[in-house]
Amino acid sequence: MKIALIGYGKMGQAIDAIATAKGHEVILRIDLNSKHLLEKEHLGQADVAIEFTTPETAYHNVLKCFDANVPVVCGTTGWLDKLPEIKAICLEKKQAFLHATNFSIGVNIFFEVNKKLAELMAGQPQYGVSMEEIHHTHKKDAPSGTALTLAEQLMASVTRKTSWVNEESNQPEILPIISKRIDPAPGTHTINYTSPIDDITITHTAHSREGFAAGAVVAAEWIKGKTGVFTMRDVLNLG
Ligand SMILES: NC(=O)C1=CN([C@@H]2O[C@H](COP(=O)(O)OP(=O)(O)OC[C@H]3O[C@@H](n4cnc5c(N)ncnc54)[C@H](OP(=O)(O)O)[C@@H]3O)[C@@H](O)[C@H]2O)C=CC1
Ligand SMILES: O=C(O)C1=N[C@H](C(=O)O)C[C@H](O)C1
Repeated sequence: MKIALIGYGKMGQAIDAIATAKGHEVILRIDLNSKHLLEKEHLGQADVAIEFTTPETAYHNVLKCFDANVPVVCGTTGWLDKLPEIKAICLEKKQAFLHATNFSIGVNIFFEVNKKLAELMAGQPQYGVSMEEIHHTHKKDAPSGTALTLAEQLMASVTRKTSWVNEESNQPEILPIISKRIDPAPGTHTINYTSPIDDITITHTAHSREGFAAGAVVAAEWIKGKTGVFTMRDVLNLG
């Protein structure tokens, strides 16, 4: 499979290593200095594009992929507000788009555990809830995209929490999400339920970027030749 890597930072390079080892051909490696290569003439030669850049640039990069008729797997976080619009454009233009706040298989299983635990906690108001995410100091967005997915899932069931804040809070209707930036943490997410009697804590800890990169390559293999808007639940057949 011919892959265009849009964004050649920490994730782009980790994906390159895994894709190449699996026998794929990386035909484009695009960073800020080479963004002219996003033109149809170059991009159009790829079977799939994998986009990991910045919250400010992801939207336009994905549009460039649509213009070049190239399916795009996107992991960039911090631009959630524009996702509904890009999904609508994808469907209208009959293109293919898969966004995930986290591509690791472990986190996608953790998402399912989070949903189940939240369902069980829905009728247990004695438990307070909070979340913590820890990442390296180069991370641009806070809370992390993964933390926001976890918060959305949690609040869908634990309806006593109606919104989140990115700081400590004791207000009963608020879900506090604490963001810590400590090198070299690749990504740790914890959800705490605490009551006067006991605590339940679930944590996912990434030991490296390998899981994110491997999941993105699996998603790229899966989306090749398809049209539509997809998630990692489709790729992993989680129902
Ligand atoms: N969904 C997931 O599983 C994961 C998501 N992420 C997310 O992925 C994104 C990237 O993370 P990471 O690789 O660590 O970040 P880096 O800062 O290491 O890399 C970002 C890359 O994007 C390039 N870039 C910036 N602007 C453009 C542009 N206009 N066109 C093309 N390339 C551009 C940068 O180029 P230059 O070097 O020239 O500045 C750099 O190569 C973040 O949003 C992060 O949160 C990260 C890990 C996992
Ligand atoms: O920027 C990162 O590094 C990561 N970003 C993603 C996020 O915002 O959740 C996924 C992972 O946690 C690493």
